[in-house]
Amino acid sequence: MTTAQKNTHAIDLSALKREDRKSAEQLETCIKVENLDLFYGQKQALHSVNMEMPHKKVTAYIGPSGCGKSTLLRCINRMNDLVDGVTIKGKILLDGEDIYDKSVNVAALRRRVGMVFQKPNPFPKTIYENVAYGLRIQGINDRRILDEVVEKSLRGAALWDEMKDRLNDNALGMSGGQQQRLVIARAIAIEPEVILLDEPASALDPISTLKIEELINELKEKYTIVIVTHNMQQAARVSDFTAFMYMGELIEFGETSELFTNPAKKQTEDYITGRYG
Ligand SMILES: Nc1ncnc2c1ncn2[C@@H]1O[C@H](COP(=O)(O)OP(=O)(O)OP(=O)(O)O)[C@@H](O)[C@H]1O
Repeated sequence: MTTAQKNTHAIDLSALKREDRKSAEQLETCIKVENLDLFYGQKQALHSVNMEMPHKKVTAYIGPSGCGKSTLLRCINRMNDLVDGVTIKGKILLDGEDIYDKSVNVAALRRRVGMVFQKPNPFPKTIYENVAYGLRIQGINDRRILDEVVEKSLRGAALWDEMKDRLNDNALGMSGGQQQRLVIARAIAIEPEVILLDEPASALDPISTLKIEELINELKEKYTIVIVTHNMQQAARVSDFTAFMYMGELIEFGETSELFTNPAKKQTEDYITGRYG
């Protein structure tokens, strides 16, 4: 029996997926983080992070509050550029291309790398217009195209059957769980390559959380997914790879089943067995 199994805080090991046992090195890399440092003013929040996240897999970031999970996630679509006083050193390669290169068009990057936040943030518009939004701002107004994309995206976000007769209702009238799936539909409508999820289920009830987790499992057929979660059970259930971070450093990265059952580092073991965090 491993230490993780002995401890009462241990995660449910039966939730770990074992069907796909390729290591990250054996898979094609989608996002490569190289020697990434990030400073908020004088304060260093990320310390020389190196990580390779494979294509069409789910990578989870876990670690105690303030360890830099969201900061690292936000680097992948350059959301931190919007924060005053941020300095970033190092590289993030998306399909081999440095997203911090001067030539990169940040709006185009954010079309390739969509993001969903902790609190669902639909626009105060109809359900239809929320999903169509990304196309409209690209100047696509052909009703036939929009209808097609709205249906496909709502289906992709497991929301079509529930919402097909309510497309003209205001999105703010949906439940929190439905709103979060709507925001995911809005993200996939513009066909990104990567979807970043920052604690997407932490504001939701258990049933809505389960739906989001099932959805993540379906979405990885098409997209590379990176998820920040406080919930280790959730990381174990939804992710293929897990990164454990502590105080701005990447302590350990590996297959989720391996990291949770046989962590290489003492700090990882202490965290997953509930000794701190
Ligand atoms: N906009 C900001 N300005 C200054 N410092 C920040 C900013 N955002 C985050 N930080 C600091 O950077 C560190 C990492 O924060 P971050 O939010 O990335 O951690 P986290 O692991 O996602 O935490 P949590 O799990 O609580 O969301 C923390 O010390 C935090 O206070």
